[in-house]
Amino acid sequence: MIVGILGCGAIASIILNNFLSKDSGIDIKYFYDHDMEKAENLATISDGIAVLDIDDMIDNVDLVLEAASPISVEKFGLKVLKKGKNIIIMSIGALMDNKFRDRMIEAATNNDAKIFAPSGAIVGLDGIKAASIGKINRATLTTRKPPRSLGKLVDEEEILYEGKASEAVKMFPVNINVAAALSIACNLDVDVKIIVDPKVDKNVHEVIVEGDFGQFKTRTENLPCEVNPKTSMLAAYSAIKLLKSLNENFIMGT
Ligand SMILES: NC(=O)C1=CN([C@@H]2O[C@H](COP(=O)(O)OP(=O)(O)OC[C@H]3O[C@@H](n4cnc5c(N)ncnc54)[C@H](O)[C@@H]3O)[C@@H](O)[C@H]2O)C=CC1
Ligand SMILES: O=C([O-])CC(=O)C(=O)O
Repeated sequence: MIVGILGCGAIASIILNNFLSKDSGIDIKYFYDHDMEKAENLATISDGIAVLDIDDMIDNVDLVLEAASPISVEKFGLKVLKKGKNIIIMSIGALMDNKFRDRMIEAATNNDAKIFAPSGAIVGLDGIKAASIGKINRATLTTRKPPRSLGKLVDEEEILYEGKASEAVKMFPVNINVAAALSIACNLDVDVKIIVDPKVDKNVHEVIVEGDFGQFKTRTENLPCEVNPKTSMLAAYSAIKLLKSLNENFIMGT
């Protein structure tokens, strides 16, 4: 499988490192970033190809892995799918807009392509997928991040946001994609609280879901990526695992 990466930052670097010199059947070959130097850096490490024009990447790959921004999904997502190529989307916040999500799904359906949205930095999506067979009544997300992850300077914990996921992804587009993942999986606009807390050094996500199945609560204490503390290591790992699973014959979990 030939893969192209859209967005050559923290997540892309971790993914690439995991696939270097391993015979996985997955060839991460093309790199695109609006900062060409970043694309060139990753291309150099992996003996790949940095492209100036994203079409030169899309035309030559089986799958595009987006790790850039919600805006990049809006800009290039339909183009990828209309060319019949699969896409893995990290910036899931872009898919909170129901109309855009429907257009993406329609493009995928009409062009025999697939959209993959990894579980990212939260745990519990496996359970939510199973739970969604029944009715899900309520879901909440409380995200607690250190000041450097949220670009804030505070001495005491502070609630930065309390409200629905649909607004949260607009106000914090590169910090709360997990709220979109949760909402889409639950088919609810979930209640979100974002707290900046100088007492924590991890990105902590607590999820509570209630429905016909009963109730569960998950808590993830994520180590932030060194180069981009907004982003948790687990998010990059989830994309790596998803990519690998596309070539596997045994699928574990929902
Ligand atoms: N689903 C999840 O659980 C998570 C999702 N994310 C999201 O994944 C994305 C990537 O995260 P990181 O690698 O940490 O970000 P990063 O900031 O380290 O890297 C993003 C790269 O994409 C490039 N880029 C941004 N917009 C672009 C555009 N419109 N066209 C071309 N290149 C563009 C930037 O120049 C940068 O090199 C972000 O949107 C982030 O919010 C991050 C963590 C968890
Ligand atoms: O990586 C994380 O902890 C969560 C995050 O940034 C996001 O959901 O956008």
